[in-house]
Amino acid sequence: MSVYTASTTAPVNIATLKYWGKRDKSLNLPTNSSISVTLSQDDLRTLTSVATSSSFTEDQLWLNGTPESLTSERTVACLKDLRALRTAVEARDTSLPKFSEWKLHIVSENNFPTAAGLASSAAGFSALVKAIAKLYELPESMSEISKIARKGSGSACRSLFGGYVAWEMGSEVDGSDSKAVEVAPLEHWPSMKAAILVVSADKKDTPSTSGMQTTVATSDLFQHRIKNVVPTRFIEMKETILNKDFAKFAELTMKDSNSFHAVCLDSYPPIKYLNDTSMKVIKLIHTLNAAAGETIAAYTFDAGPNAVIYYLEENEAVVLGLLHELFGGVAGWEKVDKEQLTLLKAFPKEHLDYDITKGVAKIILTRVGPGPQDTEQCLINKETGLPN
Ligand SMILES: Nc1ncnc2c1ncn2[C@@H]1O[C@H](COP(=O)(O)OP(=O)(O)OP(=O)(O)O)[C@@H](O)[C@H]1O
Ligand SMILES: C[C@@](O)(CCOP(=O)(O)OP(=O)(O)O)CC(=O)O
Repeated sequence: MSVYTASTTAPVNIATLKYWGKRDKSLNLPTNSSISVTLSQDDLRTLTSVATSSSFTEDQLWLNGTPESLTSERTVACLKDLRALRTAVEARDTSLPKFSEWKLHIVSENNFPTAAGLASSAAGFSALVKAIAKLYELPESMSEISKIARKGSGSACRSLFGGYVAWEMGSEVDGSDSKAVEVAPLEHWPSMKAAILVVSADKKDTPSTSGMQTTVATSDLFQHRIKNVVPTRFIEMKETILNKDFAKFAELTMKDSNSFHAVCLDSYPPIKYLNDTSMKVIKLIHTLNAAAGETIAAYTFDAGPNAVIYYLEENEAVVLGLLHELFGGVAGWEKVDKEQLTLLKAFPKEHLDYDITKGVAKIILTRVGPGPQDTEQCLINKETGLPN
């Protein structure tokens, strides 16, 4: 039997202007445009291999070594769109094998915890869609492909690009203009770094999908956010990226994280993702910026208590100096030259709240990174079509 395979890696992205709210649930169409930074795959990545063969009897997915259902509405929608595009390719060249009619085997591995508030669904769906697009030799642009990933998980559309990415909400009812676009490539502003404080927490109680539904249906503040706040912020944040204006970028990022969590709390019943440790991290970063006399670090939080702190490489010594003082005991510092770290002299020692230390389980130190990458590494046995 002939087994055809393709593999790709894909990154995580962390929004600096948050997607929160859908205007169409089944198509994953958002109520506002959003912006994100794609993170390096050296630290967080999904590797996905796909295979097709006329002898396969059903679509199958193995995630981190375990068979998973492929029957969710979202995955079904992605596979349907990809097969439709492949059908068009086959119609143009009738000599091609009829992959569009054959079943798929998908094998995927995340090199970081799945479903733990680290955006695995974004990396996972972008990898899945990109790998199949590669297998099917689809000619569509990355923005076109991003519309399919969007149906898997909204934020996944942004993981199809590296660097700085916007998801334009679009206005069409069929979602044909709701897609990811590059704001600036990684090379434009390569000095952006990110420290992820993985906050010890139980599994989050409100998944993003249902959380946003509650917010859209019940929060008055949300209407203000999508009508009066985000549209201007979207334009301003793109400008700060193009101008490499970190202070302004950081301010907008922090304000948007706060705005997102405010509309969550304004939902009825309220949704609370931040915990005491998250709030202490917020205070810490504001104290650091005040002590530095300029904004050198920005916090942002998704639908959970983990903090992502963006900063520029040139300020690494003092940003990580502070984080190391408080969280030096947790895993994740292996790559760092501790000799280079320093606590800012102006940082008020009475604000060093060592109580915060126990709330953090580990730190992930990473940076802005590229989009999905082709790889020769294949998780599927080319003879059997099954996971290696
Ligand atoms: N590599 C992958 N391939 C296919 N699907 C994946 C992959 N990784 C994750 N997923 C899907 O995403 C789901 C996890 O999404 P979920 O939103 O619960 O967590 P998360 O994205 O890690 O966290 P958060 O959305 O809070 O940042 C998994 O149950 C699985 O369905
Ligand atoms: C807070 C967020 O991380 C929400 C992400 O939501 P998802 O993309 O996970 O939601 P679905 O479209 O329902 O799958 C903000 C963001 O990434 O922009």
